[in-house]
Amino acid sequence: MGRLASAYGQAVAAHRQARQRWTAARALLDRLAGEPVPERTADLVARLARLADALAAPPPGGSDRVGPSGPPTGPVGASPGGPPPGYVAVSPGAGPARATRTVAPVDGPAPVRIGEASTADGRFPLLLPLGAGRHLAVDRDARDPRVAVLLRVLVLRLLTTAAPGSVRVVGIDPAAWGATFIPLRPLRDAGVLGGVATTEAEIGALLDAAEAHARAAQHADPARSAAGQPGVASYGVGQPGAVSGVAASGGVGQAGVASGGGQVGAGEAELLLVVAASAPGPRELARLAALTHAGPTAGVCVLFAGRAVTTPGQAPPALGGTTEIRLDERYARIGDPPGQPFSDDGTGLAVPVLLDGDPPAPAVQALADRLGAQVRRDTALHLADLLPERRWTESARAGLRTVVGRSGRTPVTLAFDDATPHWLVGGRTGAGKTVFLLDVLYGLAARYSPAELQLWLLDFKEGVSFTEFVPTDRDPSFLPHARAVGVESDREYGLAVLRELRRELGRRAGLFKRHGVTKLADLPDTEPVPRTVAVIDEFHVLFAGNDRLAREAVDLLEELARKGRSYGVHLVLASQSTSGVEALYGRAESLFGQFALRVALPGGEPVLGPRGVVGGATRIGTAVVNTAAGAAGADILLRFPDAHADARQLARLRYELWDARPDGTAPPAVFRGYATAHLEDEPTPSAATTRRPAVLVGRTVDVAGSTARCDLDASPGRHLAVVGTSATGGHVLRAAALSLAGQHRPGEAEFVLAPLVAAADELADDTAAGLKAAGHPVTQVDAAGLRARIGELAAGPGERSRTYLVVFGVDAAGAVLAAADPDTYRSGHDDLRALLRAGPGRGVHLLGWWRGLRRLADDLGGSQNRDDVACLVALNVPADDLGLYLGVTDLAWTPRPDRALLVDRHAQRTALIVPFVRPGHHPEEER
Ligand SMILES: Nc1ncnc2c1ncn2[C@@H]1O[C@H](COP(=O)(O)OP(=O)(O)OP(=O)(O)O)[C@@H](O)[C@H]1O
Repeated sequence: MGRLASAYGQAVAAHRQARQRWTAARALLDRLAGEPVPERTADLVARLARLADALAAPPPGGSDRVGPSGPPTGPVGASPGGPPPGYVAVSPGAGPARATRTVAPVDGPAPVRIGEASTADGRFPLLLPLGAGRHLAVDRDARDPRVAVLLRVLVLRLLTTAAPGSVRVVGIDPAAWGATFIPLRPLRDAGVLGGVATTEAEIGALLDAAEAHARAAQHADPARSAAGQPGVASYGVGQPGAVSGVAASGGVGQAGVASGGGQVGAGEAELLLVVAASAPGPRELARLAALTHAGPTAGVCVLFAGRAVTTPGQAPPALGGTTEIRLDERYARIGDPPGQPFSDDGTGLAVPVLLDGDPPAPAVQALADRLGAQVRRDTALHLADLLPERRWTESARAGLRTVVGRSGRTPVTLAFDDATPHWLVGGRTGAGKTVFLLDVLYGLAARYSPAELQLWLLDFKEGVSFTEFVPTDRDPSFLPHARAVGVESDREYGLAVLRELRRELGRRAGLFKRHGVTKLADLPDTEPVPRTVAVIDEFHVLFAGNDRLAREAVDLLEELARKGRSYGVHLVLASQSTSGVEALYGRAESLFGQFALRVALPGGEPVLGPRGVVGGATRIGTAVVNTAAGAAGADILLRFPDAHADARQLARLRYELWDARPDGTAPPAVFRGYATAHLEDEPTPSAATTRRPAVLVGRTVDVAGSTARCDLDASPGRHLAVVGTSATGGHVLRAAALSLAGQHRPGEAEFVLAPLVAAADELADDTAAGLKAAGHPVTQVDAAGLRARIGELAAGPGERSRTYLVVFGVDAAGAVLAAADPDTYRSGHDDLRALLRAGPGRGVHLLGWWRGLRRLADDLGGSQNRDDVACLVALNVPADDLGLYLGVTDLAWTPRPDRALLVDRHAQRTALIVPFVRPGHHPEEER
């Protein structure tokens, strides 16, 4: 009896409650619709449906609707009391470019449709509040397909409702490796959907970014934070300049906004939609939960699926401002939205809800197209945005600063100063590295005069990175700040640049000592010293080979990085990857530790360090910038303009800077790795200025591009041996002989030419013609003739004060030279060896091309006599053979077309050279 009474009592209470709800629902509908509410439930449901449909109608002009979306109201259901005033709207855009697609005047959560509430008398759409401190949690995770669909629906509807560019989405999905988000791929391509974190490290990085975003948003809007009212916070809209990762004044190191997800925009109040498709680990879960408590001004909205499968044995963390959804076999059971409950007693919506189906792919694509286009329009950047109003007005005393792009709408200024003396830039090929570097270089060059700034530009790859800064036949302009430019550089050239920079450090150290200062900024005005920025693109090439050269390069870079800060020498190292470099003799840390500023272009996340980076910069023209050596939480998402897109303006600027160059500014020293070298282009010494003749054999691969020469003084052994099968050998010999022509007065020197191999006939003729034209007697001999002249010259001086034996293919004379004279028993080799020692003292020098090192050694009587031919130009001779011949271990030499190693044994000098060839000859085409 008692049980019956209790059940009756409960039924009465439930009935009363139902009446109350009914009354409340009618009152709400009364207020919203302004007309009397029907008595019949079916009519009421129909009214609710109409109302919700109207509220969820697409914004004016919106044809890309993906389904009913958020109208300006709170949750629609049987909510007592109705929505409070102001509890309306996705906020309107701030600027004209962000014309709102929504209608309400007051900021607040967006009511977003999730499905249809199902009653015995029909259905009506169910809308729930999201954003402005309102979140949503589902008990199951997205491995349940209904949950995955729900998350996608919510993402799409929020994006559809919000102003373009005002919502960014990042995902967490450790349980399904991001599968939930695959159908949203077009949104990712449009730059709206950021990375999806699946590993613990990635999730940690994403949460770092989200927390930094929340902090920055709160910081940006203290008034609103203080108000702390749901319904008053903006999430949708750009508030230009609200937050800056790096202050426009150049306060590098004050990174305020993170974007580990690479998608957390800074610079404007933007809603970050964190969609957790499955539960992360307990620590990350606690951080996710904390975000739901951050309040409406934090600009974060969490959609959290998998709430019930979180921490076994532990109560899941409490969520703030969250509407909870439970799924049963068929329906979703909706809890009370915080602040606007459906029920009085916390039981939530009284009726079950059928969730909506997946948005169709064309709708996703259409939305992505619209948002992508709008975002691009809104955020278009031009080179002009990076340039100062007036040129060359800034002082480099305390550092260099330039605007490199924007974060959100705020200009981002990066610096070379004490805090960020060196920069590390990473990005896969085609990611925009060159363009970013050009932006930086033009930005700097427009701000600082050549007296304040010097540039050293080094590029190892095939391409055109810095070619626009050097004069050419067609365009004589150059960047007056550029001191040295290397295009398609050799590693040896890179090393030469680093050595030169170290010399510069030494010079500056001396200057500092003289003035008793320790910093560039403390030098007196009378000693102006420009800051030097050395940009090395594809710097990892320096370390390829793991050889002596690589080790020296590491030493030099480390020293430059360590000391450069005080001496005003700044490095920018750019690369497709630093992974090879990381293992660098265990020195990576000490080297890269000095590079406080990191720029990760698409694919360049490794420069941010080992921590996980979610998504990073995904679009060309964007980069994650970190001013704290990659530390988590200090990322800024940067957009930078395509300098090349403004080609005309770029050219104008370059000409403007070139025109303004101070008198006497020399063009930069240029090394073009692809260019052949010609004697005809070099200044050759004249007879008037020559004390002792020297053969010129090529251009040294050094910063100055100096002429490679070998002095032919009177010491025994001052001869030249060109060695290698490469046809370039004949060309080097030709150049060597012709270079002597101008160093002697006409008729003063005799040239004996011995073309002993067919490959050299034409070159020998050409040489003879050139020498004759200079007025010198030339005789051409064959092997027998050569043998005879060697015999004569070994016995006594020639008729002239100088005699040059120029032998094309000495090895072809091997048999003749080996034969002994039947009377004297002397072989040609005996005479040759005597001549090599005594000849120089009598003005006789041999210039010979041997096609093999063994033949040379044989002719000398063994490699122990190698000093008898002191100058060697090694062409395609393997390093091991050459090292053996020279008695040198660890010889840094890689034979390749159009390069040679010049060794002067007397001077103990080894240098990489670009050998001289006759114009029109291309060594790389030799087969
Ligand atoms: N900010 C940008 N906006 C639009 N397009 C860009 C931007 N930056 C670069 N691009 C485009 O991307 C392409 C590649 O750029 P860039 O040459 O700078 O790449 P890279 O990283 O230097 O490539 P690689 O290493 O292969 O030379 C170019 O066509 C360029 O126009």
